[in-house]
Amino acid sequence: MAPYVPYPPGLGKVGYTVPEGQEDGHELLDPRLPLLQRADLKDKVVLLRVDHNVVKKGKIMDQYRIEVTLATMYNIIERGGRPIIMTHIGRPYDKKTKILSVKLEDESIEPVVAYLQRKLRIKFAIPLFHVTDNEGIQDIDTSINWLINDLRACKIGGIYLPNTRWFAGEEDKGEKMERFVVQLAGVADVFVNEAFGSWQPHASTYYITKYLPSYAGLCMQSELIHVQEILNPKQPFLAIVAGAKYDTKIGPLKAMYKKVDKLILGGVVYNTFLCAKYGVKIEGVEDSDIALAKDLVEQDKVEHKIVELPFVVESETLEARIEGKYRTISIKDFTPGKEYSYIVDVDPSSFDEPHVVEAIDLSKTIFVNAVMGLMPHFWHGTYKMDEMIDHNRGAQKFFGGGDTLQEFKSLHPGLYQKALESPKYYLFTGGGTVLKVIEEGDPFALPTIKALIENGKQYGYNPQ
Ligand SMILES: Nc1ncnc2c1ncn2[C@@H]1O[C@H](COP(=O)(O)OP(=O)(O)OP(=O)(O)O)[C@@H](O)[C@H]1O
Ligand SMILES: O=C(O)[C@H](O)COP(=O)(O)O
Repeated sequence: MAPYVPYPPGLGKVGYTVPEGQEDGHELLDPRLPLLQRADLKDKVVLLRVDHNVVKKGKIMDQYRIEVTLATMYNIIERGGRPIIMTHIGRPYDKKTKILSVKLEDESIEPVVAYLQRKLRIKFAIPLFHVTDNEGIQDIDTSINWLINDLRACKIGGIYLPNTRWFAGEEDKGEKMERFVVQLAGVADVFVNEAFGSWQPHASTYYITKYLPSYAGLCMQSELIHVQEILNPKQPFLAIVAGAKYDTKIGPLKAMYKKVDKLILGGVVYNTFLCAKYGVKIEGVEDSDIALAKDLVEQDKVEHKIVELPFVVESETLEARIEGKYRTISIKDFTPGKEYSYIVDVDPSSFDEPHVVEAIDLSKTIFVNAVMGLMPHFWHGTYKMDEMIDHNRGAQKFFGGGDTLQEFKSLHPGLYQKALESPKYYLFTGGGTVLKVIEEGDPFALPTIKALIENGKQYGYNPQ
């Protein structure tokens, strides 16, 4: 049977809940993208990939990325679908050592499930699978069928799979991935991707679309619409990129460089840039990463878009902020070969420098994927940055990224609440994904979105 619901005569095209023409920005969606609203969900088991990557050391840091998926969950259940939900938490697979560490206490989905149960007052079951040391979970075993029977019989409200990155097949490209993805497809009838933040082509975000009729969820649609405001920004356009995920961000950052009028860097990204530009050595920054930043340095010698933050904080330890063991240093003192301990933050005074104030104040669009310092101890640079950005009342401000939103919320709760309501702010669930969209030049060219469009072709999705 066709996996799509025909548009009922007299109702809007995607008229299940909101009449045609009234969906915000709907015309900005690629018409080939299969939408959740068009999926036939009645009595179907729906495999829902979300980005609930909100747990650190066993605790939920910020519920935002859970909250924004509730509409899709409601939509699925209300239309007769039975949900199996899955997300990744953290990065359990170490690409360098090739070890997959299952940290049961730290990176389990249990806190998310507890939150959902409290919030929705429905029961979720978490299946238990065998874990192999250093290699994670090899298989979804058939014991899950008991839970699926309960799910179909409405004895439970949903199933929540363990952290997708605990499965050996999730990030694999070969046989393990094939096995995992076929097992995943075997438990459901339909796949819905709601995980804008998870653009990396893994089994649960990408390869799964080869096997099940697949659709974009409601939050995914909203993010794909709003990210187009960054693709076509009002100028001057300032991007502030910091944080820790250097390996997946350095490529897209180079594309971002071409798009912006000004770029401010912080975190590990800035440390690496400083090593590449000034020839200094900073503890924890690897030579292979510095090599990747060299192009950016060369490009900036010509275009001068990077607004350097002149004062940074050096610390002898990453564990804590210990009096006498950290200090503010000036990049003016950098000379080739000089060695520094960890650089863990930008000093807030950097944001008082006239060239930095000017770059922020004159911008009409500001994109922020930035935690400036190592949390939780070195928050001062991020605190000041958020204040300075808000000071520019006229600019359209886009914050994106799990940690970026979480720190914004915890450092400035009032401002964060204001941002949730203000038309001058938009909060994206993924920061790296926005960078990736800029690199691709098109949100519908993200690997995960291309896969949904391909799937629509395969199953004969017809937007008319
Ligand atoms: N100088 C630094 N050294 C080490 N870690 C840092 C430093 N500055 C920031 N960080 C860490 O970076 C992390 C945030 O980076 P990350 O790249 O994950 O951002 P994000 O906002 O979650 O974006 P995304 O959604 O793309 O993952 C924080 O946990 C913070 O502690
Ligand atoms: O927090 C995020 O940015 C998303 O959950 C994606 O995580 P990843 O960069 O580890 O894929």
